[in-house]
Amino acid sequence: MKRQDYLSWDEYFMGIAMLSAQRSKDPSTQVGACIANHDHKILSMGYNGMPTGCSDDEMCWEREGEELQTKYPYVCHAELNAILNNDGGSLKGTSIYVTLFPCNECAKAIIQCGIKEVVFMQDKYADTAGVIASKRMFDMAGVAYRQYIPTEKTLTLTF
Ligand SMILES: Nc1ccn([C@H]2C[C@H](O)[C@@H](COP(=O)(O)O)O2)c(=O)n1
Ligand SMILES: [Zn+2]
Repeated sequence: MKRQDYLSWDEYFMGIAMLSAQRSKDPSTQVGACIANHDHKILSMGYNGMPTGCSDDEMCWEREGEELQTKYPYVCHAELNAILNNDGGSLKGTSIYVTLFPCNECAKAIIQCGIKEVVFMQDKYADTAGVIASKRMFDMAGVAYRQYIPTEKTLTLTF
C-alpha cells in the first residue's frame, strides 16, 4: 500500500515558498514564492531581497525613518523575483504560491505575465491601499486568488 502522509500539491508548492522565504535577509518579514504549472512542474521561485549587485550588508533594512534610508525603495519582492527568475518560458495559466498576499506592483506583474491563480498564506496587509488595489485588479483581470488552508502537518528539516 502506498504511503498515506505524503505532501499534497498545495502543501508541496507552499512548502517550497516557505523554504524560499528562509533565504530572505529582511529582519521583519520574509516572503517566499513558487510558480507551478498545470502539470505540477515548478517553473520558478523567489524571495524578497535586494537586487543583484546591491549588497545585503550595505543596504538598509529599516522599516522607518527617511525613506531612502529604509528598505522599501530597494527591496525586490518575492513574487517579482519569482517571475524574473523564470527561465524564459511562458508563465501563462500558471499558479503562484506566495506566503504573503501580493502588493499592487507585484499584482501588475502577475497579471501581465499571464499567471491565473494566486495561492497565498498570510494577508496581514489586507487593509492597505496596495492590497485592496491588488484584489481589485485581480478581480477585473480574472486572476483567481485563494487562501491556502493550513493542514497542521509538521515537517522537520535537519540541516
Ligand atoms: N507580497 C509581498 C509583500 C511584501 N514583500 C516584502 C517587501 C519587504 O521586504 C517585506 C515587507 O516588510 P514589512 O513592511 O512587513 O517590514 O516583504 C514581498 O516580498 N511580497
Ligand atoms: Zn510586491
